[in-house]
Amino acid sequence: TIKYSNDDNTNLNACLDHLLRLLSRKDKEGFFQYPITDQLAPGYSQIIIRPMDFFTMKKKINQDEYLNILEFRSDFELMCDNAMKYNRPDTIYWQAAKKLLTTGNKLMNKDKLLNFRRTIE
Ligand SMILES: COc1ccc(C(=O)NC2CCC2)cc1-c1cc(C(C)=O)n2cccnc12
Repeated sequence: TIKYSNDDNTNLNACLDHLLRLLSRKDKEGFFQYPITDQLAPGYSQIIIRPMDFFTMKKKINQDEYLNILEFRSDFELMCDNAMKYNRPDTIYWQAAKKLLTTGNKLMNKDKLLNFRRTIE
């Protein structure tokens, strides 16, 4: 028997994989590739309630946990906001997050996405 996967997810997941690769490539130092441990960042788990990283986002794509690009985008923004909350502005992590967020905003411009969503509805 042929297994028909839910086509929407296939298209959406292909698109999210593409966005993830483009964003992940910007993180050359690997600061956003994996969950941050308290060993790496003292007290991190007390300060950041909802941690997020590219590896977790990749898992969520594979488990069809994103219904649309906006949900993916909010996890990306959460990841950057966490870094700009835990780290001070004069750190390499804060500055890397700021730059990454700019790239993400260009790729996933909110207005464009909302208009796009209107066109396919
Ligand atoms: C997966 O997270 C990481 C992985 C590797 C490194 C790393 O290579 N740090 C070396 C560069 C100067 C020490 C840093 C981090 C890291 C990311 C972050 C973020 C994103 O807040 N962070 C904050 C405090 C201390 N370390 C980190």
